Amino acid sequence: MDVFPLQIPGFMVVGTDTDVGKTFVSAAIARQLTAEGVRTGVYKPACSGSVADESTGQPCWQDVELLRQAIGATELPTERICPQTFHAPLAPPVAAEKEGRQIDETLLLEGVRWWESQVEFLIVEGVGGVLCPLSSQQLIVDFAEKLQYPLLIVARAGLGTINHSLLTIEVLQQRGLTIAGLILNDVDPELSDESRLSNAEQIQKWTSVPVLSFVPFDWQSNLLRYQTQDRIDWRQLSQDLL
Ligand SMILES: Nc1ncnc2c1ncn2[C@@H]1O[C@H](COP(=O)(O)OP(=O)(O)OP(=O)(O)O)[C@@H](O)[C@H]1O
Ligand SMILES: C[C@H](N)[C@H](N)CCCCCC(=O)O
Ligand SMILES: [Mg+2]
Repeated sequence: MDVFPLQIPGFMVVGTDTDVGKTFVSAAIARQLTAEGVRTGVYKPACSGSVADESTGQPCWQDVELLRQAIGATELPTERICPQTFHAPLAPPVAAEKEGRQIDETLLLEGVRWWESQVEFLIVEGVGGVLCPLSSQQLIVDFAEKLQYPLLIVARAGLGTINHSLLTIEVLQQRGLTIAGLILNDVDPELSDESRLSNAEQIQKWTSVPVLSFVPFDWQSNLLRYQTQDRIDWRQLSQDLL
């Protein structure tokens, strides 16, 4: 596998599934770094599933809009954040095919390299879970392997997450990738789902990958470190993993 290391530090935010909160978490981290004065970039190699813009009615991609807002780059063209966008809410190569297109493999990497000369720190969001196809040639985990960024895994808090989290960790470890930690996100709080109270402890029993944070439902602030509730120093964390 060819690697494609960048000259700037960053994280790749991957998920145990689609809709687990990768964008929510990526945006929170990018917002915090930007507020701390760190010139921060955001990138998503491909994005599928457009929605109509509320004011113009034109198609737009919510992930791109939220990532753009997080770094306050209102004028930045969509292509800089995500060079390949597709309308259907399907895995990117499937969505591309519906439009008679194909994922451009070169652009996936060229798009991320552009940020190198622009910012000090980069947050890259994955697509779906780690074994989601990114193109007809590669899965998200293959792209992660090329990028060589430490990984933040976002997992949905709730029943089933122990299995999804451990499966994801196992796949990433088999590839020899560096995992910075797991973030449990209370994306859809079912008050009756008492498993959320023990998810972190259980995951911690079976893996040495740290649960970095538990993000409460509708949390609008910086992510806090699990248990201590301390501020997370994202730059320091990425340095510690070098
Ligand atoms: N902690 C949270 N509290 C409330 N809502 C949340 C939280 N995290 C995520 N959400 C909401 O859940 C939905 C899915 O989150 P998000 O879009 O971040 O998932 P994703 O993993 O990025 O999905 P995709 O695979 O499409 O990129 C969104 O509507 C988002 O606003
Ligand atoms: C449309 C959706 N929100 C994502 N952008 C794409 C998720 C693809 C998941 C494919 C799969 O693993 O089955
Ligand atoms: Mg997303």
